[in-house]
Amino acid sequence: MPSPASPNPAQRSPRRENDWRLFLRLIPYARRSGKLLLISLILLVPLSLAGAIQPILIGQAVSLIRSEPNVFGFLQQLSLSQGLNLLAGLLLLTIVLRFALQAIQGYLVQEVGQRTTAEIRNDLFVHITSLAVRFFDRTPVGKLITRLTSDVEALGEVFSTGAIGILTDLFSIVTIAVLMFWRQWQLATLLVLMLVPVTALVVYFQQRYRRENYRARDELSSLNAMLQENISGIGVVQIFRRERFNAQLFRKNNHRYIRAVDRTIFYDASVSATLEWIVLVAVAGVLWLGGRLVLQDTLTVGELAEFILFSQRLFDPLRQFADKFTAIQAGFTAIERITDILNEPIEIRDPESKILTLQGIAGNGHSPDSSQNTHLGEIRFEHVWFAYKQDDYVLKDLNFTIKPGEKVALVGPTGAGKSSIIRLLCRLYDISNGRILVDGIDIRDLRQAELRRHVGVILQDGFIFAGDVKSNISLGETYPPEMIRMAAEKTNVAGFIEDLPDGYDTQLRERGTNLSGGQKQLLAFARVAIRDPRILVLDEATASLDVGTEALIQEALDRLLEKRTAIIIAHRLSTIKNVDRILVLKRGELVEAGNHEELLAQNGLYASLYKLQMLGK
Ligand SMILES: Nc1ncnc2c1ncn2[C@@H]1O[C@H](COP(=O)(O)OP(=O)(O)OP(=O)(O)O)[C@@H](O)[C@H]1O
Repeated sequence: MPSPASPNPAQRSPRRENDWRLFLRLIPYARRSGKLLLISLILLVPLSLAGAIQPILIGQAVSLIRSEPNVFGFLQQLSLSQGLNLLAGLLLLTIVLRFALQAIQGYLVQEVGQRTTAEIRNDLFVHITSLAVRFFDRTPVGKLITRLTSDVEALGEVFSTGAIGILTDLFSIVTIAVLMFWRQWQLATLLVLMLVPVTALVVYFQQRYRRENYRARDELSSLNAMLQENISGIGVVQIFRRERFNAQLFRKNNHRYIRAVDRTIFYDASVSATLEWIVLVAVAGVLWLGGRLVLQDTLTVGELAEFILFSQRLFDPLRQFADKFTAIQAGFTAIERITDILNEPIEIRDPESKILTLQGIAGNGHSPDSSQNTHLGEIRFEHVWFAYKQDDYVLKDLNFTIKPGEKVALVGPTGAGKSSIIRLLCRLYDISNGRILVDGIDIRDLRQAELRRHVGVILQDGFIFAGDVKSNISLGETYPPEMIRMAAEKTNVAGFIEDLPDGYDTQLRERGTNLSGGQKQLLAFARVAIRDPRILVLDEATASLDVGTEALIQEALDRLLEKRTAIIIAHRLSTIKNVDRILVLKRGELVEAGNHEELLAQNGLYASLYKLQMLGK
C-alpha cells in the first residue's frame, strides 16, 4: 500500500508558520555573530533618537522666531540669533550623527547577514547529504538545488538590500510615538490611530503576497527540476525526439511561474500605493486638527510645524518598509522553504549509546593487510522485512547466513529484491522488521562509517566525480600515491590509467563523461580494492565490460575475492556458476538455495532461468 505519510515538502500548505516564528529560526545563526549584532542593536538607540528629535528642533526654531511660550527655557535666555544658531547647530549634529551611525550600522548588519547566509548554506548542504536515500527517492534534485541556491540567495538579499533595517524602522516608530505623546497628546493620538488601519491593510497585502510568493518559488523549483531532468537525460530526450513535447511541458510550467510572479507584483504595488497616499492623508489630518487647536490657542505654530514633520517621520519607516517589502517577504518564504528541509529528520543515524565495533579492524582502514580479515565477514539476515512504501513489502521474512569467506550469488527475476538486499546491508535504508547482523553485530549498532568501510560495493554504473583519477580512487581519504598505484595494479586497472594523457593526474569530468562505461567501472574496482573491505558486494559489476576487459577484471576479481565474503548479483548466470552458494529470490522471498549443480537438480526457478539463458545463447 502506498504510504500516506510525509507529503512532499513542496505540496504542503504554503503557510504554516507565522513570520515571527520564522524570524526566531534565524536566532541561533545570528547568535554566532552575536558581538556584531549587539553593537548594531545598541546603535539603534542613538540613531532613532537623532532622527526623532529633528522635528522638535525645527518646531522650536519656528516657535523661537514667533516668540511662542512653548520655547524651551535654555533657549529663552539666548538672543534670537544665538538661539537659532544653536538650533541649526544641533540639527546639523543630528544629521551628521545619523549619517555616520547609519553607515556603520548598515555595514555591520550586512556583515552579519552574509555570515548567516553562508552558515545556513553550509548547514543545508551537510543536512541534505546526511538525509536517507528514501528522502531523495521522493524529492527531485532540481527542487533541492533551488533551495540550496536561489532560496538561500533570497535570504541573503534580505540583508544585502538593507531590508533588515526594518528593525531600525520599527524602533524609530516607537521612539517617535513616545516623543509625540510627550509633546502633544491629541495630535499624537490622531497619528497613532491612523497607523492602525494602514498596518491592517499592509498586513493583509503582505499575507497575500507571501502566499503567491510561495507558489512562485514552488513553480520555480518545478522548473529547475524539469531542467535538471532534461539535462541529465539529454541522450534519451534526443533519441526519442522528446524535445518538442518536453519544451511544451516546460512552457506550461514557465507560464504558471510567471502568473504567480505577476500576482506577487500586484500585491507589492498595492502596499507601495497604500503607504504613498497615507502620508499625505496624515499631513492633511494634522493640518486640520492642528489648525483648529492653533485657532483655539491651545497649540503654537511651532508645535504645528513640529507635528507636520512628525507625521512624515512616523510614516517614513512604513514607506521604507514598502521599498524593502519584496525582499523581506521573499526572505520569509525562503526561511520557510529552507527550514522545511532542515526539519526533515535524519532517518538513518549512528547509534547514540552502545556503539559497537567490528573486530580485527585496522583503525583507519588503510591497512592493505587482509590476513586479519580471514575469519571475519559473516552476514546474517534474520526475519528481514522491508518496504520502500508503507506495507508494500519488497522483501519478506528473509532468513539466511553467509559464512565468512563464502561467495554467494543472488539470483532472481527483475524486481525480485536483489539490489534492495544490498542497499539494506549498507544501511542506505533501514529495515522495517527483523535484524541484519555483520559478524554478529546488528548493523544499527555500528557507526555507518565503520559499516561502510567494511562493505565494499561495486555497482553497474561507477559514478565519477569531477577531479583527477587519483582523487576518484581515494575519494576524500588520504592514501599515499603508492597505495593508490598498488590498488590499481591489484585490480589490473593500472594499464588503463597509465594510458590516460596525464596518468593518475588526468582530470575527469563530472559524471565521468570523458570515460567509457567500462573505464568508469575499472576505476570503481580500484576504489574498492584500496579500502580492503572484508565484505565485497558486486551488483552487476561486470555487465558493462567487454569480453576482453571482463577477463582482465575477472582475474583481478578472483584475487580480490580471496579471503573475503562476497555477494554477487549477476543476470548472466554463466558468470556465477562457480560461487559457493546461490540464493534464488522471487518477489522478495527466498525460494531456493544451493550450489549450481544442486539447484539444477532441483529443477526449480533457478533451473528454468538457467535453461532459458542457455537457449538464448
Ligand atoms: N527507491 C524505490 N522506491 C520504491 N520502490 C522501489 C525502489 N527501488 C526499488 N523498488 C521496488 O522494489 C522492488 C525490488 O527492487 P530491486 O531493485 O531490489 O530489484 P532487483 O531484484 O535488484 O531487480 P533488477 O534485477 O531489475 O535490478 C521492485 O519492485 C522495485 O519496483
